[in-house]
Amino acid sequence: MAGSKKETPLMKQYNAIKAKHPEALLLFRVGDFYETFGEDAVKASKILDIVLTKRANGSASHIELAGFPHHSLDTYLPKLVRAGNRVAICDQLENPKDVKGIVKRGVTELVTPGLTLNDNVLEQRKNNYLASISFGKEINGISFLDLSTGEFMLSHGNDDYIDKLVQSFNPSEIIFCKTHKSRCESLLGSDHNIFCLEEWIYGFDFGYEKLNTHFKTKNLKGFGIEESKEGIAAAGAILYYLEETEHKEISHISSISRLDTDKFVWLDKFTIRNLELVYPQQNDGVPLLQILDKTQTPMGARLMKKWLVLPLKEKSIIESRLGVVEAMLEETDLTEEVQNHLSQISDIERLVSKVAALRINPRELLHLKRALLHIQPIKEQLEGAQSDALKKFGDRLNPCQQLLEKIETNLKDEVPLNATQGNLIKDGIDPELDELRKIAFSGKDYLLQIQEREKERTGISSLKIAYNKVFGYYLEVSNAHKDKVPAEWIRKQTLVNAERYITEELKVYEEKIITAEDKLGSIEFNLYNQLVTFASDYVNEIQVNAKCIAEIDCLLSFTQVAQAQNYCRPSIHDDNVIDIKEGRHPVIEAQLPSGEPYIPNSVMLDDLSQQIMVITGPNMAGKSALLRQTALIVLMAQMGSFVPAAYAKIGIIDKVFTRVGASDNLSKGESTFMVEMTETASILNNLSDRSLVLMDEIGRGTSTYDGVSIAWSIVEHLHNHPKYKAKTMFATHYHELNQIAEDFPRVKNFNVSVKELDNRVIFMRKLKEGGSEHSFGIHVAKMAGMPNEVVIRANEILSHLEKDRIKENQEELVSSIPKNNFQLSMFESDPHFEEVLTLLNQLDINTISPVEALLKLNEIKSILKGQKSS
Ligand SMILES: Nc1ncnc2c1ncn2[C@@H]1O[C@H](COP(=O)(O)OP(=O)(O)OP(=O)(O)O)[C@@H](O)[C@H]1O
Repeated sequence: MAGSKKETPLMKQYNAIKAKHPEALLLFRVGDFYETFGEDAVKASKILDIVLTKRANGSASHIELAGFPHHSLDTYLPKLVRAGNRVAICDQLENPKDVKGIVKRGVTELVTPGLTLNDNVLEQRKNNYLASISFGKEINGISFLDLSTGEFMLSHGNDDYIDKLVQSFNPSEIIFCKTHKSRCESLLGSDHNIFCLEEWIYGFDFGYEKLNTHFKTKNLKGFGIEESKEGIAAAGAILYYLEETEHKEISHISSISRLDTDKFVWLDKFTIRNLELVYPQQNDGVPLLQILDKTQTPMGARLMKKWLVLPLKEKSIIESRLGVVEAMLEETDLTEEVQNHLSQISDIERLVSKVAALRINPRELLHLKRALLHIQPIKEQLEGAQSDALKKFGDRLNPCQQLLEKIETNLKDEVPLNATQGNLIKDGIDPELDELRKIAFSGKDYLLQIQEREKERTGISSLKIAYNKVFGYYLEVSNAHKDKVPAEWIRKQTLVNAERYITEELKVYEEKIITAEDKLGSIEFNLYNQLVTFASDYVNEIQVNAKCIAEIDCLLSFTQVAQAQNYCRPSIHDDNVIDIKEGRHPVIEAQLPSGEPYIPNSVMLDDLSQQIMVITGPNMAGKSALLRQTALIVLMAQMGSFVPAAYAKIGIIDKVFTRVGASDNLSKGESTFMVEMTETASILNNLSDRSLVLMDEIGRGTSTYDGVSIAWSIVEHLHNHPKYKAKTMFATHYHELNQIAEDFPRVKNFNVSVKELDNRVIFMRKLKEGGSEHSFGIHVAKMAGMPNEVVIRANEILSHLEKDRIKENQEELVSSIPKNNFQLSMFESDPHFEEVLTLLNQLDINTISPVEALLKLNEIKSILKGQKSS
């Protein structure tokens, strides 16, 4: 863009404003249009598919231009923001009628992907979070804000933790200090909308003061966040960012809470993805959310997503959710009534944020009223319930009676979208308004009377009174009647066929009407704003209602699913046991063609006799489904939902880890063997006593011997861990692993049974005790439609190999697997014992890489082989 030569005054003003927001796409209001210039215009024309033209810019050559009518802002703005742009909306700050020369303009809002109140940018059933990260040496701070609901949280933790939270909350935008750009990208990838701020904005003192100023507090103890120094720095930066983006009316952000990880089950990002809690892994997949989410309100839908990624660890809260579901299942009439009302409650959480921001339009205020009307009947229903748990919800609801009455008495039942359009406030509220309405209305009526009177007086039958902007009301006389015009009429305009006149009387009335209409508009606007200010006193009450309605909605959703799918109430325990009888997979079950049953299976895990289940079985047998259903049942129970089982005793779990062997998600192109091993290492380094570990085909990304060795040593490690007895399900088709159970008391073998019939495999899907003998891989190949000669040849080769193995190798193969220290006594007498021991002692388990470990394993193997030959 040329800027140095002489520019037009308008472009000069544009350039000055653009210079203040160089990162944003500037929508510059000119008359009835929003215009974009220069590079912004090129970008906007592409995204919005609007015409790109050129505009003369004084002597400073030409500049690209693309614009759209101002009333289409709601259509175009979301497209720009969704394309990842920050959009600065620059409005005219004065009425052009009142100014000579250039109108004052300024940016009234900077919309960014993470900061918007615009319904077209927001997704109703999803939160729209802005995340702020304050990177530290080891501990980082993180804060999330949903401006559209006022939800504000902070926390702190290491890189893994930040990564996991970002995955769980899926923010639309992430801000952080500019010095950490590469660190942020290497931790979180480059798919996010990011924005960098100056370093000083991430200072703790700055953040602490910002938060105290905003909440009008002296310290932050009341919020329970005082200890989270890094979190405070991150949250403070959010408040700064709000100011910078012209979001100044933010009283709905009335509190900040600590996202307390101790309260929730730890799910690493791989687990959230692999268990398909919220999003499916494949486009046509179905996540658990889709099964459990029958919520009616946007607040409920948003809360449901949070409940899914943040299952609880606190028994009392889980029990209270389960108690409500049980009560709802019993009091069916009541829940049906409540459900009917819920379906008519719109997004009061977001509407009330707009009240606080003083940006609610008349139609939205009506929606808020209509939604609030349903609070009272829900409250009455719940207060009349048998169950105390339901009664408590009733107590929490506040029907906001006074606010309802105020809106009801003031606001008309049909209102325009915009408060400046008038016709909003009912008659009888303001005497001046009533008086002016009479004048405006009867004034127009009077003009008609003048028209009729003058027609009669002058005999001009075609006489009519009309209005134009240039000279207001006038009398129009066609040329045929020109000679009948009275002398006192003043001629204003001559047309081809007619002449236009004004009179003294007309001017007096015109003045009266115009002043009345102008005044009317401003009185109505003021009265409307007073109404919004009145409503803003109810922000907290409505926020509490919104939270309560969201919870009721989620619990009702659980109730509906429990009833429809025949789920049972899990019994939650402090014992370290998971005992599921006849468990089912909630998602697969719901998708089976009707009439096809899901075969239920029982699973028991504890820390005394059955800590590790090694589950063998052929491909397609149902091993993965069993592993996943166990985790889903545990997590659903800890969300407070009933579960797909005949009985479930759930000893509270604090961490769930899942790893899927490399080839299971090769399609994603990310599962090299190395990744699989790194991820497995991270499980082994983060275990706890109440962890649930699911390993599916770990080790299959390498050669069979390597695979078996790794799988074997992982199972041993989990069994012999000095501190934790993590409950583990280990699915594999290396049936060689069944041998482990003989040496380790808490390892038990199971297999998902299949039947061989006429050289075919029939999947029974039933979990049985004991190992399995072979893999049935060739049968599956046959089922997959492999050419017959390939299947026959594969069978030939297999029987040849199996014969050989049985003859010489198999015994040796299994027995040659090195035993670990759990069995040291067995070979303490061995001449190679000292050598192996020294080698093991030199190893630093915490720093060794998987590949080095494999090499060492190989070395140990060779030493032991030497022992055999000696
Ligand atoms: N208990 C069950 N009842 C009915 N259908 C089932 C059951 N378990 C699994 N299935 C069906 O069988 C299919 C294969 O199951 P799954 O993926 O768990 O097998 P797998 O043993 O893990 O196989 P692979 O080793 O090839 O991954 C599932 O997609 C599901 O549709």
